[in-house]
Amino acid sequence: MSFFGKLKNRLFKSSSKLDEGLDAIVQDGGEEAAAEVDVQEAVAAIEETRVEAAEVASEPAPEVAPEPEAVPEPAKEPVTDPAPAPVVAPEPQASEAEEPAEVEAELVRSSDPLEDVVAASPETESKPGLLGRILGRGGEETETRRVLDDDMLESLEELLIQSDMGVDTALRVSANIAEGRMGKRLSVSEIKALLAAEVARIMEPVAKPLPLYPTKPQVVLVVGVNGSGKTTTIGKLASQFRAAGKKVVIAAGDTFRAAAVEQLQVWGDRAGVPVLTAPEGSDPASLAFDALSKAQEDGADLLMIDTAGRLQNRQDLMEELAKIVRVIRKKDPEAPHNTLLVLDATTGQNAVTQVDVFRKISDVSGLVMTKLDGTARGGVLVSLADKFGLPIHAIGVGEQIDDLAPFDPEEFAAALTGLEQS
Ligand SMILES: Nc1nc2c(ncn2[C@@H]2O[C@H](COP(=O)(O)OP(=O)(O)OP(=O)(O)O)[C@@H](O)[C@H]2O)c(=O)[nH]1
Repeated sequence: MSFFGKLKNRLFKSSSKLDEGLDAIVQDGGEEAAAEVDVQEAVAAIEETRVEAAEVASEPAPEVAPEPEAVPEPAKEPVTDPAPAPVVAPEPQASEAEEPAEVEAELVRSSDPLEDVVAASPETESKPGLLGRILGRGGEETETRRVLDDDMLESLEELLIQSDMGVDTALRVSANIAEGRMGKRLSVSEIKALLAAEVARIMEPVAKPLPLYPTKPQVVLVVGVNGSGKTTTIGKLASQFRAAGKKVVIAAGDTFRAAAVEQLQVWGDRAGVPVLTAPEGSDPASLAFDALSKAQEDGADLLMIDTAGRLQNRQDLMEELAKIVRVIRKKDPEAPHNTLLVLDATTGQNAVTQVDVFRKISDVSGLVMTKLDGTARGGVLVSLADKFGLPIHAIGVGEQIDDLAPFDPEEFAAALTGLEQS
């Protein structure tokens, strides 16, 4: 099964919620009618603005930090269970001195895990978009269609709010769908296509792989509330970076809970990556300092530091994170190079609050959204992208080591809205 198919299956709860809602809206007062809106044209127009946005986003950043390096070629085979679509890490990319500092680690996947894992080109706009391909099949002429009026628009807004898109985003998306289409008859599949195109447009600017720097070791601080999936995500990322030829070290910085350390050790073993630990209750900043020293001595490429997630004691957590940063900066003034916030999609709009809070207590540079499989709350990603514009580096779609996917806005939008691919 293609990766899109898997993602769609895993986002089934989100898409079926939208599906059922849209069905109910259109059936309510709808009747068999021919198409009145050229959805292909509308989606093509939205895609065009997306491509423009993507081009602007991919322009080199002006400020120059460390120089980029050539990133090793991804492993040709997944390290573990070959069945799931693998997300492998960095894309090989030669550098030139005057190129921007940052090399984006292209988290790529194979549509068929048995095929070679081919690094995706960042210029995704050069191939026809997924939505375009889906719509290119030609639609059914007569479907149940309902005239788009204020009542229907309101129902659509409500449905999107219920899907965790957040009020502001839901209103904006509905308004964009309605623009120029009031009084026209729309079918469920037409609304889905327009919705998917709008979602993809919002998500495009935030779909950015974890940036890789030539700095060795690159320090990645991982933050998030307890249970959000930090440990699992660190394990998955470690496995993928290792598969791409990177030397990785993990620091078990949640010294407050022995179980958290043990769990991280299990993930480290799975990924084949060393995990540095300290006794329960010891100072996480001191562990982080030792881990950075070790990573430097060993010539590691990446150091991932797990942290505690006790948000209920926000002041303590803030001080703990600030101390970790202060202490590791004694060894590397630029560290941490990334601060990843791990969020649990099943918490819906609560994830928005978490971003707000963690941005206040740490310098969040990007997001990983976990547990998108089996939740009906996938819409929260749209809300996060629209509200904060923080990069979404990857999405967690299961509990296995390979269940971390790069974030692809079109696939996500199509899966979220339940668009059918032939
Ligand atoms: N279905 C699903 N489960 C996930 C995913 N990511 C993590 N989990 C599960 O979520 C639970 C919590 O994950 P952890 O990685 O332990 O979360 P944590 O943030 O480290 O939590 P603490 O150790 O309590 O700080 C575990 O049961 C994981 O298996 C995902 O993408 N999908």
